[in-house]
Amino acid sequence: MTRIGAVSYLNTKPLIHGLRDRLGPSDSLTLNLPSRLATQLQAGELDVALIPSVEYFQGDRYQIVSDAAIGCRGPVWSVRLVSRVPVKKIRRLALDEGSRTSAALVRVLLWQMYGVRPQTTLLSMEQSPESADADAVLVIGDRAMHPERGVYSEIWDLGDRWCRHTETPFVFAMWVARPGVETSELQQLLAECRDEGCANLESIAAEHAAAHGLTNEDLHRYFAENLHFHLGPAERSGLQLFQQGCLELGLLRQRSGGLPTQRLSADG
Ligand SMILES: C=C(O[C@@H]1C=C(C(=O)O)C=C[C@H]1O)C(=O)O
Repeated sequence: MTRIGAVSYLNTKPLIHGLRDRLGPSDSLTLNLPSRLATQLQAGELDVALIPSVEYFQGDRYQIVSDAAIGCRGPVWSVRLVSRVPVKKIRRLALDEGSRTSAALVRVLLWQMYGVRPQTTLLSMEQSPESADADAVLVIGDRAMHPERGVYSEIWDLGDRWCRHTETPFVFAMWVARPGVETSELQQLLAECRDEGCANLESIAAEHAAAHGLTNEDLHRYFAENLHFHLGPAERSGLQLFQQGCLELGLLRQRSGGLPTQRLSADG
């Protein structure tokens, strides 16, 4: 029996294409916000989950299960910082409740680019970005894919900013198992679902676009041009830089084992 958790946003549809049908009768697949998946994996309520990459850095003996991942090599579209003031002047920052990785990424970028270290608050799923009591708001996922309703001084696409700042790709989420979970079959299964998903992006886009107020073409472009679903050597370099940035800012919980960077380069 394997309990699998995947992100409930559109970005995950190509990764879980046909997955439910290929699981055994006692396996399960549930969908949730990335932040909640991380909590569930840590609590042992899931065995394998598509968790925010920053959570992998801090997990105790977590293993990366697959080279299928959610990343980008330029603008990602669905991860945005909307700021009412020039970004250098942000003092209060509201962070999307669904996020862990982008919540750290925005702080790393603000620090490294401008020496800015704002106070943070949470933006709940029920709250709209324009109603937040903050200078700037981080929004991710499906709700970040529509034109903003507020009036903003600057809007950042965080994928674009990271890739230009570091000249490395960015990885938002990875398939990770908790210790002791047998993952050899899953490794192949998750890669096969990703490959089939990537071979069927047009039909996946057509299936989901209208319900999310998007055109088929726009959603197809998001899958094909904004998102990158492979974790390769360049992505691992990006992850290491991101991890360093998080460590420098003290954003990671203490781990008991060796440096996570060693694990990153040793895995797969
Ligand atoms: C590109 C995205 O990647 C996501 C961002 C995550 C995060 O910020 O923690 C986690 C999983 C991904 O769903 C997005 O949600 O728009």
